[in-house]
Amino acid sequence: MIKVTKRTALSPVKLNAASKQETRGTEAPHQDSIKVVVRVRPLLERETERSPECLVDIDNYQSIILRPRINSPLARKYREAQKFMFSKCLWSYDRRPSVPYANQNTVFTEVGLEMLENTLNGFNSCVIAYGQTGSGKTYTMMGSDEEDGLIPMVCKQLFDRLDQQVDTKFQVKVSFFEIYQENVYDLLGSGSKLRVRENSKRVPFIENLNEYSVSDSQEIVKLLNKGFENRTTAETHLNKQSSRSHSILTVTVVQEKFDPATGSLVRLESNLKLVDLAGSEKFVASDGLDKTRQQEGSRINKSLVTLGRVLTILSEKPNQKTVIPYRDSILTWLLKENIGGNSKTCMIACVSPTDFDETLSTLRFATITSRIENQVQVNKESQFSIDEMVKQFQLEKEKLLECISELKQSSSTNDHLRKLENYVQWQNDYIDTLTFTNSVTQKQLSSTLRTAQKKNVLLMSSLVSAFKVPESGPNEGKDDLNKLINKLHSLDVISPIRDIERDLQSDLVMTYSANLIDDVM
Ligand SMILES: Nc1ncnc2c1ncn2[C@@H]1O[C@H](COP(=O)(O)OP(=O)(O)OP(=O)(O)O)[C@@H](O)[C@H]1O
Repeated sequence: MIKVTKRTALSPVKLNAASKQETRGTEAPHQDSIKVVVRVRPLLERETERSPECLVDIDNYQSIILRPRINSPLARKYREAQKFMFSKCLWSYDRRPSVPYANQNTVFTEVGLEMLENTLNGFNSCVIAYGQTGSGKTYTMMGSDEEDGLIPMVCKQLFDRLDQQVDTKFQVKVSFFEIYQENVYDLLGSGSKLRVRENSKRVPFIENLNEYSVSDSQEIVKLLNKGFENRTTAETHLNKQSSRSHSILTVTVVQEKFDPATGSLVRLESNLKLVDLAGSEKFVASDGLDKTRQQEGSRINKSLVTLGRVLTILSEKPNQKTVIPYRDSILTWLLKENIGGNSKTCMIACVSPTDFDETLSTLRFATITSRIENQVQVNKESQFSIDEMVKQFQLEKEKLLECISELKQSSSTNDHLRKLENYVQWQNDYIDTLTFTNSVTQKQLSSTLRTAQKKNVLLMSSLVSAFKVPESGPNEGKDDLNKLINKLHSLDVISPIRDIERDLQSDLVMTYSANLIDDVM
């Protein structure tokens, strides 16, 4: 179900599906490792009272060192400190002079900006916050009353970036759901249970999930806050407000722009998933948890264990025949594409500075994840070139003319007929304008390129003769001169001129196309 809260800026030209020149993912897929960033949280108020020992340290922002508590039984098992390497280690434990403190802005700069860029370039992208309960996942993703987290920052920046792209039409859609005890609930809907299904290409989707079109950052933040309020949380022994569910916010971005290089309208569609997982946790009967908390805990653990199993298989470079148990949990099923498919994915592994067991387990989990390579490609469709559009309109016009003549013969001179005739008239004008636009741009491009080429040849020959090396005479300096001539030959004088031409052509066609598209709609 799609709910449109506001008419959006995007109004694509309607073409027959059959005539669409679809070239989805025209660029070949490439391998892209899942990026892993670790964040160490500060001590919490109740922890400071006990002044526990800090067990972690970071070294050159890429490695994190974990050592067991002095004199603990584990100190015998793990005699030496454990060292792990990741894309980035962010230190939010304390403000010490030797290590820069990572605040919410740092997380945005290190993770958010890149994911935003990927999304705008047409790649599916995903950020997953993983870690034990109370390690700072929700703080990192959503933020606090005082400071925005990654999700609101990304959502706000997204519209700033889209607004800057003056030659692009865009549409942004948002959905937000949680997985609680292996069931899916719409955080922006009535709260009823939803079913997960698979389409014909075996891509899972959630039936009847609300998807909202949003046209500015305030709308998206409003939805985000509404969904966040609906999320299932409870107090646990480790966190006053613990998320008892996995939440997934999906932002889908559709962009349409004219590509002067191919003379076609290009459509990019990508989605950005922002995932805040429920915390992994150990619990024992003596924790005194009630039945609901225990059941929640075991379901959370079950889905995280499945996630771990899937990630382990994927990290071992499976072949086509390997069965990957995505469907063993709703979480892995719905994240299938992001952990083993077409998605640029980043995991933020959140760790507590004082818990050896859980931090070790998170860092091992993160290490496995960092070995996974996804196959990513731009989700791009070259929709229609001007030539294609002209051809299509001509075909349609012929059919309509036939229709009109039949209607005339049947003497039904009604409104319908008049509308058809008006439409054919409009088509004639449209075809003329498209043909004109195409010929002007083609002509302009080729004539300027020809001039540029001529200039290039002249330039080359005058440079070569200026540096001409005498056939006879001393050899001194001959090699240097020859090198210089070769260098001049390899100089690309055409490219910068081509760039200027491309801009010129783009401006011209965009103006025409924009006006025409508005007229048609
Ligand atoms: N980098 C940080 N700076 C300041 N406070 C933090 C930071 N990270 C976490 N906290 C605080 O630690 C507490 C626990 O964090 P949070 O609720 O984000 O943990 P969580 O991993 O989402 O836990 P759960 O899995 O139980 O939901 C919160 O009070 C939060 O404000």
